[in-house]
Amino acid sequence: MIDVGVLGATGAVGQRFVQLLEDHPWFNLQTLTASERSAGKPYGRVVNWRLDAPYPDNVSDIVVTPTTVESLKDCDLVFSALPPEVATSLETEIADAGIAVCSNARSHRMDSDVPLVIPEVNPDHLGLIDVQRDRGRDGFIVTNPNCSTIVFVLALAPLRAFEFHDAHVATMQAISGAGFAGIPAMEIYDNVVPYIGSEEEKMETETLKIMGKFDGSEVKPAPFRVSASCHRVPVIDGHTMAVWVDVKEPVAEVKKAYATFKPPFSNLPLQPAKTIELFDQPDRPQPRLDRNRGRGMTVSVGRVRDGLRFVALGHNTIRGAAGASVLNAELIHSRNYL
Ligand SMILES: NC(=O)C1=CN([C@@H]2O[C@H](COP(=O)(O)OP(=O)(O)OC[C@H]3O[C@@H](n4cnc5c(N)ncnc54)[C@H](OP(=O)(O)O)[C@@H]3O)[C@@H](O)[C@H]2O)C=CC1
Ligand SMILES: N[C@@H](CC(=O)OP(=O)(O)O)C(=O)O
Repeated sequence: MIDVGVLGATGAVGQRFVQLLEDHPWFNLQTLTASERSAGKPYGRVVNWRLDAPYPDNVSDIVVTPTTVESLKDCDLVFSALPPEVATSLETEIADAGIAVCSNARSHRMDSDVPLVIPEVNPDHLGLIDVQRDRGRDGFIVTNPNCSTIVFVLALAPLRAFEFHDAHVATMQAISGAGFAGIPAMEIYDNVVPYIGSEEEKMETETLKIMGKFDGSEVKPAPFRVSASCHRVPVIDGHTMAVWVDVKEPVAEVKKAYATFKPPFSNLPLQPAKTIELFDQPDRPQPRLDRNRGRGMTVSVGRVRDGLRFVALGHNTIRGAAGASVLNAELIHSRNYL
């Protein structure tokens, strides 16, 4: 078993990590960190559990530690759900101290030697771990993309079989994406907010890094253009998005590409039976009905029409955050990087 910790374990994404790591066959959850506000107290006393999944009792007595390198000395790997302001320096320190970091935070995603990985799309980018090691780092940082970007890129991945130059996306993002304290009820109830700070820029840049080519030393961004418009909607979990891509192939060919899409691995504990669920019904996918498919790890695609136009949906705190990081760690372990 690999000894692991969760950084920022009391937050929206941290709680998802705790949920997904309960009874994990490869990872033994033994350290939980948070801010000084929570440190020194048992997790069961400081966490305000808000997930629609049962609270895992086996973590109640773990005493929350402050987020320092010293408190992680028994961990081989940590999952980071820290706010970006603290993740930037802490994740660097932790990786330099010889610990593997799988991070959700945006801080290091675009660093040239840090892999930004979706296992089904660009597993070869893990080669950047060797680039970090070659420059003398004992541990490493691997990141997963922004929650909307993950859903978008998984929906684009089967289209790599065709030629395209332009992708446009309009998101409808759940409020859990803003964290527990993120958006007041008075702002989002009976409303749509057509702005999520720096989300559009992240979708437009991260997509090209993930779908870019790794040449053994660096990633060359993919050559197509992405244009994003991001909106907050009154949904608890599940980011939905309308997508337009200039693929010219007939819809039947595109649907075949979705229906036959398979990941380049078959043995990771959190991988869903289906990476992509393709719908033919005219009114699917919908967040309430489809976000928990494949334990929250399946991306749903529907309304595939000429143009090419379609709708994609994924669970933002599972496939878009904690689940993405755990799947990355499983890939990393299966490729003997730990
Ligand atoms: N929510 C989502 O869908 C997604 C979030 N992310 C990213 O994941 C990260 C976490 O987001 P989220 O869970 O929503 O945030 P929350 O605000 O819900 O949780 C933040 C966590 O970090 C801890 N923390 C806060 N300040 C410090 C500090 N100075 N030192 C150590 N720990 C600290 C908090 O501990 P305490 O309880 O003690 O304050 C808490 O555990 C962010 O980087 C976010 O951008 C990424 C993708 C999607
Ligand atoms: N901004 C995302 C959540 C998030 O924290 O994204 P990032 O990890 O890229 O900062 C949302 O609002 O739904």
